[in-house]
Amino acid sequence: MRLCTRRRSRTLRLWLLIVFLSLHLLVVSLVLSISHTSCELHSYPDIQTSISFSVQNASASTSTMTAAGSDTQEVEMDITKKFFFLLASIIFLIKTKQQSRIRSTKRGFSKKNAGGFRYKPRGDCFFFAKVRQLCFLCSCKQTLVSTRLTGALQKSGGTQLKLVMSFPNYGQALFKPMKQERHEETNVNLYYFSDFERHNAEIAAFHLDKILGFRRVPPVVGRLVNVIKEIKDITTDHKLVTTFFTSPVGNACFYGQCSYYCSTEHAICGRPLKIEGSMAAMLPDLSFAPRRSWRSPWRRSYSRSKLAQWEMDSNYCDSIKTTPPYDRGTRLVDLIDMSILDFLMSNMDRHHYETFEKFGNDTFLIHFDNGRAFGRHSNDEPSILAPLVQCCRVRRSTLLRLHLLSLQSYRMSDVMRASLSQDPLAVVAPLLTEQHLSALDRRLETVIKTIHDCLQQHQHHSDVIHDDIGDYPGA
Ligand SMILES: Nc1ncnc2c1ncn2[C@@H]1O[C@H](COP(=O)(O)OP(=O)(O)OP(=O)(O)O)[C@@H](O)[C@H]1O
Ligand SMILES: [Mn+2]
Repeated sequence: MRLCTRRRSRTLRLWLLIVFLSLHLLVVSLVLSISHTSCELHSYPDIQTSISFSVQNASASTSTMTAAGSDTQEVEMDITKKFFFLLASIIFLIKTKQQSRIRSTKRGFSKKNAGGFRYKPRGDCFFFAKVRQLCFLCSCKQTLVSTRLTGALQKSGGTQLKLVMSFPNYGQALFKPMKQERHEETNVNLYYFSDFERHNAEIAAFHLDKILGFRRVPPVVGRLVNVIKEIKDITTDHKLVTTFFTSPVGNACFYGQCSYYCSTEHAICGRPLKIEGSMAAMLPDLSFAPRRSWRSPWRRSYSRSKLAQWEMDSNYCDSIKTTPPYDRGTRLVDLIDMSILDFLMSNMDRHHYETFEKFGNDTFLIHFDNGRAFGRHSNDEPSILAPLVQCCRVRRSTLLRLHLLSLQSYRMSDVMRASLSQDPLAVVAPLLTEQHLSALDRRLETVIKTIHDCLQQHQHHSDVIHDDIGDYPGA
C-alpha cells in the first residue's frame, strides 16, 4: 500500500516536472522571440539601408516608407499570439519580480543582451534599452490606451499639473491633461517658460522623434480620461480631491496644486466628464535604472531680461567642444540631433536632458518633456538651432533622414500626418493642425539649408559630417 502511494507520488512528481519543463521551454522561447523581434520591429530596422536605398533611388519602394513612417504603427497581434503573450507575461512577470528584487538590491540591471539591458516590467510596458535607443514591447501602447486605471497621484516637481496614473499590475504612466485647444496658438506675449504644456505636443513629439529615427522619447499615446471615475474616485491624494468642482455649465473640473496655472481660472475640465490627455510610459524606477540629469549647454536663461552665454558668444561652441562629455564620442552630435528635433517642433524649453547612468557617457539622450513644443506654427525660432549653427556638426544618419523627409514622396508633414492618425485621439480631431504640419516642412528646409551652409564654410565634409554610417558614399 505504502509502496503504491510512493510510486504514485513519484509518477505525479515526474509528470509535474515534465509539464513544468515543457512550459518553461515554451515560455523561454516565446519571451526570447518577443523580446528579440519587438526591438527589431519597433526600432527602425536597418535605418541606414533604408535611407541609402531611397536617397540613391528616389522612386524607392514602400520598404523605405516602413523605415520613415509606418513603423510607428503598432504590430497587431492575433488572438493566439495574444494568448501566448499573456501566458508568457504572467510567468515572466513572476520570474522577473523575483529577479528584479535581487537585482535592484545590487542597484544594477542585467546586461544579457549585447549592448543593452532589460527588463523592468511597468505594466505591460516591458522596457528594453539599448546603448543607442529606447525600446518597448508592442503591448505597451495598448496598456496606455485601454488598461483600467487604479490610481492617480500628482507628480511632484515640475511646474504644471501632471498625474502619475497606475495600472492594476503596478505599471505607471505620466498623464498630462489637455490645457489648450489644438488650433490655439501660444499668446505672443507669453515667455517660453510660462507657456502652457500641451498634451498633443507630447504625443506629436514622440511621433516626430521616431520619424527622425532617434527613438529617444518614451512612448506617448492619447487617452480620454474620466475626471471623476478615473481621477477623483481613485486618488489617495486628499489635497487633489479638494480642488474638484462642477463648472457653471456642469462640467467636472479640477485644478490640483502646482506653481503654474493650478487655479480655478485654469481648471482642467471634462466635457462633461471626459478629458483628453497624453499618457507617457514611465521609464524604470530610478532605483532600478538610475538616470543622470544634465543641464543643456544651450539652456535659455529663464529670465525676462538676461541672455544666456551662448546668445552672446559666437565662439561658444569652441569651448563646449573641449569640455567633457562633449569633447569625445557622440554627445555633441546627439545634442545637435535634439536641437534639430526641438527646432522642427519649436520647443524652447529644453533646459535639461537625461541619460542612463549604466551606459556612462557613450549613450543616447532621453528626450523627456516636450509639452511646450508645437505652440506656434506661424513663427520659427532660429535660436533653437544654435547648437547646429554654432558647431556645424551633424550625424550623417540624421542628415540622410532629413533629406529623405524632404523628398516629395516622403514629405515630413505627410509621414507625420499618417503616423499621428494612428493615435486614439485622432478620431476626436487631428493631433496637429495642417498649419503645424506645413510648418514642419518649412522648418525642415531651414535645417537642411543650415547644414549646407556649414558644408560651404568648411573645407572638408568630415569637419561637418559625423560619419556614423561609415561605408555610406557621399551625402
Ligand atoms: N516617461 C517618463 N518616465 C520616467 N520619468 C519621467 C517620464 N517623463 C518625465 N519624467 C521625469 O519627470 C520629470 C518631470 O517631467 P516633465 O519634465 O515632463 O514635467 P515638467 O512639469 O515639464 O517639468 P519642468 O517644469 O521641470 O520642465 C522629468 O524631468 C523626468 O525626470
Ligand atoms: Mn517642462
